[in-house]
Amino acid sequence: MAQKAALLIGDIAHARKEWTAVGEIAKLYEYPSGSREGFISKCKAGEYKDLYAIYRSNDSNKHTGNFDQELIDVLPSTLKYICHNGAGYDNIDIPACTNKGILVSSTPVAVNDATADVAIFLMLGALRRVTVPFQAVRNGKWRGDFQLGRDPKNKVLGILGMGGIGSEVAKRAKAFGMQVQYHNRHQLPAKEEEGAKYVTFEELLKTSDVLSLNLSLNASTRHIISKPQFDQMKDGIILINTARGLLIDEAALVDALKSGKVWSAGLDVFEEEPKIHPGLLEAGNVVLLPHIGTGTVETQRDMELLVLDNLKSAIKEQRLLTQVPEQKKAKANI
Ligand SMILES: O=CC(=O)O
Repeated sequence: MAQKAALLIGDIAHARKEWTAVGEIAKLYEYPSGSREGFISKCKAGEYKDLYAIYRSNDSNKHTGNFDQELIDVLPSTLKYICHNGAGYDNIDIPACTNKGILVSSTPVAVNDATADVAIFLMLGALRRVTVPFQAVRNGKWRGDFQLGRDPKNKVLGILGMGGIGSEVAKRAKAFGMQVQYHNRHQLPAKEEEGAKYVTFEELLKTSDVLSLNLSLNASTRHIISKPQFDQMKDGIILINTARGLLIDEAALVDALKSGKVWSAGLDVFEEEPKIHPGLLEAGNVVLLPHIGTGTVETQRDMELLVLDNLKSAIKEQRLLTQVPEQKKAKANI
C-alpha cells in the first residue's frame, strides 16, 4: 500500500521536532505561507494527490482563507482528515467536509485554562475600568480621569456557554466571591456544573451583573447578543467576550456602552478581526485585547501536540481523538 501523506499548512512553532517525527509514518508536505490562489492552484495541479491528512490552524487561515465549499471541492479525493489547531473552527465548513467524507478534529480542553485566565483578566479590567488610568499613567498624566471601579465579590456572573472554558471561568470566579449562573441549550449533570445555577437565556440576561460569552460561533449563535438582548439586560451590566466577535452585534454594543446600559466591556475578539469598530477604540470603558486568549507558550505547545496526536491517530488507526461534535455520527469515507 502506498505511503500516506500529511500536509502542514502554516507553521508549527513549539512542536517542530514532533511534526518531523510524523515523517516516520507518513510522507510530509508543507505549505508554510502563501495565498489562497497559490494553495488552490497547487491542489488543482495535483501536487498533493496522495494527501491523507492536513494540519491547519486558525493562524494558517491567513494563507488559505476559510476552508469553505470552494476550497474543500479542490482538496484531493484521497484526503480523509483535517486536524485543526484551534478550539473554534468556524472557518471550516463542517457539513461540506462531512459530505466529502473528510473528518475534522479541533483542540478543546488544551485551550481551557489560558482562555479562562484571559476572561478573568478582562473581567477584572472591566470592573476597574482600567483603560483610562492605564493609558494616563503611560502618558505622564498619573491617574488621568480615573473613576472608582467595582468589586467582583457578591456580583452575579452569568456564563453563556458552560463548556470547558466556561467551567474554568466559573471555578476562577468563585474564588473572587461571585455567584455564578449559566445557560446552555441543556442543563449539565450536577457534577459538571461547578456549583453554578442553571437558568434560561432570558433569566441570564435579566439577572447577571457580569456576562461572559464562552460559546462557539455557528449559524444559530451569530449575533446572539444584539439590541433585543441588550434591552433585557440589567442597567450597568459588564460584558466579557473571549469566544468569537460575531457573537455580538458590535454596533449595538457601542450604542449600549454610550447609553450606559453596558457599564464596561472586556473584549479579546471582534466581528471583523483585525478591524475593530471605532466606537470601541474610542471608548474609555472598554478593555481591548487582540485575540490572545490562548497565547501562552504552554498552551500553544499543548494545542500543537494535540493536533499532532490527532494526526498520528488518523494515520495509524483511522480515528480522531477530538473530533468535532457535529461529525460524531459521520464516518470517514476510507
Ligand atoms: O480562538 C482561539 C481558538 O479557537 O482556539
